Amino acid sequence: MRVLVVTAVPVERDAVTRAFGDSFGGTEEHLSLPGAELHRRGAFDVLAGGAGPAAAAAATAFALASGAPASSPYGLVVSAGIGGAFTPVTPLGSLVVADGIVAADLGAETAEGFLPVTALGFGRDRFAPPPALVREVAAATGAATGPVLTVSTVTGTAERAGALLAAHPGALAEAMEGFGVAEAAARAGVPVLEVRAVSNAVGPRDRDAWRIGDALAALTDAFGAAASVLEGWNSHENLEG
Ligand SMILES: O=C(O)c1cccc(C(=O)CC[C@H]2O[C@@H](n3cnc4c(=O)[nH]cnc43)[C@H](O)[C@@H]2O)c1
Repeated sequence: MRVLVVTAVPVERDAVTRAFGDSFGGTEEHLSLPGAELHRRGAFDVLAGGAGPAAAAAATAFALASGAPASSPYGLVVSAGIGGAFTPVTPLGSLVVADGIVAADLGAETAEGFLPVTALGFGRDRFAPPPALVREVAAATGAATGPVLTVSTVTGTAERAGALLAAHPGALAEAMEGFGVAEAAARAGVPVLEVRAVSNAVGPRDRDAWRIGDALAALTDAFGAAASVLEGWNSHENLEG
């Protein structure tokens, strides 16, 4: 089954494709799509769609519409990259697999707190990846599972981190693309997953404390460990998922 993996930036894309280097053999094909270059290794198509949910949704939609060969359509979309963690349970360099992909700041601010867009009577504010796939990928990679928030602004204060956790109790991590990727995948009828390698703690901004290299290495290891689960995933055989 063909898998589309969408990252934000090229170094994340390359961290993912590196996982498929030796075991997959052959060469990496590069295909030009509107707005992004798709890197193909075996059953995996990986692209850097840009930072933020809008760029991610646009890039994912173009790839879903025109990236796969007719004989081998996409059966799964994965939003992947580095992310910030809310809890010490997910330390720097560890992994999170989302059991919910949540649009954390899509809605309205009120005197009583945040109202999700669904409370305003339209849209949606979360997607649920197939539970069995979440379990299998977490087991293969040693990842923690929990909600991953999609934000348009990287959290930079303890106050904002607290407000996000109050609005989304149990959130493990935040990043900027998952919900956009999920929205495009849902419209194409393709299941979605989000995998994040922790590069920093969510809270007061301290860019020097980000461990991007460790997180990118963890991302490579994760895709190496999960490749067969992802490629072998069949949503029709996993009706629960
Ligand atoms: O400076 C670099 O070398 C570098 C290498 C890889 C990625 C970056 C980014 O800044 C990517 C931003 C990307 O990362 C996600 N991210 C990571 N931590 C957080 C966070 O605490 N809150 C929100 N997003 C985070 C996010 O998905 C961005 O697209 C730099």
